[in-house]
Amino acid sequence: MKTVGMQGAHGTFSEMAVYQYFGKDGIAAKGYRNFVEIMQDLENHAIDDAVLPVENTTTGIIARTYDLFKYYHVHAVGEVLVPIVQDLITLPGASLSDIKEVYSHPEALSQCQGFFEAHPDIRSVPYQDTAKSVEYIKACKDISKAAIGSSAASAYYHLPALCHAIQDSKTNTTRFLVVTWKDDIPADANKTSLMLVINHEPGSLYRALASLADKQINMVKLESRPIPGKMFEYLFYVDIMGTPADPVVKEALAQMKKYCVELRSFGSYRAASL
Ligand SMILES: O=C(O)C(=O)C[C@]1(C(=O)O)C=C[C@@H](O)C=C1
Repeated sequence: MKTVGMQGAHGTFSEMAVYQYFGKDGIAAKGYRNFVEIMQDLENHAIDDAVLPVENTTTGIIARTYDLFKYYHVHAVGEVLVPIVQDLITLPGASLSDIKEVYSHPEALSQCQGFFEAHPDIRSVPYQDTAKSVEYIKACKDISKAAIGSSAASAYYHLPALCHAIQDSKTNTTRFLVVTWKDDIPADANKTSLMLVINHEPGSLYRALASLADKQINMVKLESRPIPGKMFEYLFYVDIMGTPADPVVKEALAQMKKYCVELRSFGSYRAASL
């Protein structure tokens, strides 16, 4: 049996990501309340793998998870894209005019901003995860409380979805990385995630990225993040197609390193498609 860490309870989107990537056979999904505990358990080899949300097509980078790659020496070995459909789940018999508060995971709430703009009297309340939010409103037995979550959570808790697909974008999708403590590059890997801190000199970022362009390497993501404790200094997350197993990529990374204070790959994996 392989134990795979994920955020939250049964019925979350993270659980969907686990089963979408690994299938259900021989897999035990282990729910956690926070990502730091997942990373610690991975580093201690208490679990085999974990599946972490890193980016959403509506709201962008999920910095809480992405930034952990700075502190934990774990490796991304897979990627999975999960279409996210958010339902408004209520107690039986509730109508929209009864609802005063809607509970959900902060990411889920921000994927449904249009809903809250259209219903300014409804308050959004951040909660642990989408499935726990459904469990909570069921336990409250208060018709004015609703939750945002998956149809799987609505079915599991036997509560109706008053409104289906209330997320802002029809194509709302979350990208998850599959992470492990083993330092292996999967044989079919074709994408690499890098973290870089550049020298503070004119043109450093330009030259670092030119190292990729010069070798015709496709950069598919560039994200800048503040460095904690350093005022207005930034590190960059860069995703490229290719892996250091390819001599051309290896050469480009060696060139790139000349313009960096730090350059680290946090994993190579097979790029996912929907
Ligand atoms: O609360 C959940 O259902 C989760 O799996 C967490 C999470 C997230 O952290 O982004 C996962 C996917 C969706 O984007 C919304 C919430």
